[in-house]
Amino acid sequence: MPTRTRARNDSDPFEEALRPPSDETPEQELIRKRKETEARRVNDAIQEEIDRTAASEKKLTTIKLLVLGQSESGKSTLVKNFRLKYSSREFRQENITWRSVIQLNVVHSILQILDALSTLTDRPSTSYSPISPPSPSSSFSTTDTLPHSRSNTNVQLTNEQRALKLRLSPLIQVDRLLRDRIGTEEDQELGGKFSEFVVRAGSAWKSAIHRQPGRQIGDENGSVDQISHLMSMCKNDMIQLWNDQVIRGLRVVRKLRLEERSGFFLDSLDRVCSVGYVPTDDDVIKARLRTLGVNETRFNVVYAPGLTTQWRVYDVGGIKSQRVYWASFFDDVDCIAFIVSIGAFNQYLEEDPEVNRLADSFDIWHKIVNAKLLAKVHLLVFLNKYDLLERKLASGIRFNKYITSYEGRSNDATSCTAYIKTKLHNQLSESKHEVQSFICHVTSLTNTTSSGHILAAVTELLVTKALSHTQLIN
Ligand SMILES: Nc1nc2c(ncn2[C@@H]2O[C@H](COP(=O)(O)OP(=O)(O)OP(=O)(O)O)[C@@H](O)[C@H]2O)c(=O)[nH]1
Ligand SMILES: [Mg+2]
Repeated sequence: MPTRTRARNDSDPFEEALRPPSDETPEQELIRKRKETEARRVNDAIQEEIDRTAASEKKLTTIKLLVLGQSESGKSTLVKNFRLKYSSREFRQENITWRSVIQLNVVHSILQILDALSTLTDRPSTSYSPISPPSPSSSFSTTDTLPHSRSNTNVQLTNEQRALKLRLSPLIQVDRLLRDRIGTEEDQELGGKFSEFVVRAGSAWKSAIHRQPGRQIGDENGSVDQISHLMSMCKNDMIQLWNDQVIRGLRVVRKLRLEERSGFFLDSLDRVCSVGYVPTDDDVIKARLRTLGVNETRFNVVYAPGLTTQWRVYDVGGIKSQRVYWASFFDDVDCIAFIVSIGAFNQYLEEDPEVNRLADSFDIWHKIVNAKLLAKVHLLVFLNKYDLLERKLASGIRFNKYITSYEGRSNDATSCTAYIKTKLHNQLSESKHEVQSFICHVTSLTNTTSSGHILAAVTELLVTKALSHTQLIN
């Protein structure tokens, strides 16, 4: 019949499929309606999430931060602190890959001490020769020149020290294995037997470590990584070497500065050289790996629900020859973080031993504030390594011996820091360019707790400025 035919043709197949069966009971109808309500609720929630994401993506502002400063000032340490705070899951996933770097930091320090031992008169003796150990309050040298009483000719190795040296010789092999595993390069510029190892930016050393887990040594209790095995075998001897008072005296004389960089781990040898060692967050923050090239790190900072900023942080190499690459970033960044190692006031550049490190920082700062391209950036200064400044001044090192313009002012960390800050501020005021803003913080970036608070304040401020600029907030 025509009517029935039309009805069948006009009907929507979807509607037909969804139409309740004609013999539906009241209970089935109730269940069906409940399911429909639940499906609608889920659907609405999904739609809401899609709308929220779309809205937040619209509000995703990118903040580009360039980190500058001389080598060893703490640039990479700042970036690691950022990652720990804002990208902690990814940061922690990588902790295990830093183990090889930390092991290399340890081995590098120990080999430096052994090398210093080799310079001693190599005559057998059963007792320690007179060499004064460092003052118990400090491991820093307060002298610039070698005092005669500490010269090498006055020192003899004991038989025990000789045996120690021999027992630690497998570390030479460990050093080679670790360098292969990480893929380090020789430092072309600094050269030298114990120059720091470097890894070029973009070399993907972390994934390379995952790809080649290293040789495993097996026994009935399972297998262990060969490097960890060798390090744990040498552990007690390394501890003995590090705690030897005579050798400590020698370290001071040779100004190995171990406590200030790769030597961080020498007070934790028992833990760090154990077979199952997994680096903690603090260990990763302290691990030293010189930067060569430019590393880009990205993370998001959620400012408020639906208001996210994407950060792109550029970490550059700070050694003099690397500084030529800095300028290419200048016109494209919103903010520059300049790191000054105030704890290095009594040190000289490794690549230019005539140049005092703090004077070098003032020089870099002068160039930054006078660069025309920087007129529109926010300037952020971190007066870093405050912990070292405090320790050095407390040990009797005089600030005005290195920074003569400081004259007769008080030799305490607060006054010295205030002086440095004023100097930087004056340099900025003398510049003919105006910057967007200038913020200065005193930091000890190896202390993750205090750094975390500072970074929170800094990001909040910069995000507010960036977003008010884009008119997303007032
Ligand atoms: N004691 C102390 N050590 C610090 C501090 N900040 C960084 N360091 C250590 O100083 C060393 C150098 O830090 P890096 O962050 O690698 O220095 P960098 O500026 O990136 O150096 P380059 O890559 O050579 O340009 C590392 O061993 C850090 O752990 C600090 O506030 N106090
Ligand atoms: Mg670096």
